Amino acid sequence: MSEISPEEQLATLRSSIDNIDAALVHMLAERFRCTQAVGRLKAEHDMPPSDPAREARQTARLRALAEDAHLDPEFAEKWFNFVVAEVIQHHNHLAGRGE
Ligand SMILES: O=C(O)C(=O)C[C@]1(C(=O)O)C=C[C@@H](O)C=C1
Repeated sequence: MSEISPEEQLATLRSSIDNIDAALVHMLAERFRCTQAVGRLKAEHDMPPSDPAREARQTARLRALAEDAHLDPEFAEKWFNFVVAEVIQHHNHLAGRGE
């Protein structure tokens, strides 16, 4: 009678998901703190908001990491593109481009 019920298993798994989601929020907040500093630097020195070569290098790197970690590389790339699109909007805003 020591079997763990499905409800208990679900609650345990959800507790780990809660921790992971919290870590992701903190990591994203830290990433955006860095990219805001990058955006200010770029705006101050008239550098273009986007850097397609850097994005291509990072995409290749993240796809390889995803494969190693058994995460769908397509998903990793989609996630990266989603975040970078938001970052570029912030950079444009900081540069007064309002795009
Ligand atoms: O590294 C930069 O130059 C950034 O502006 C950061 C970042 C990113 O979020 O990773 C965003 C936009 C650029 O196109 C490339 C990378």
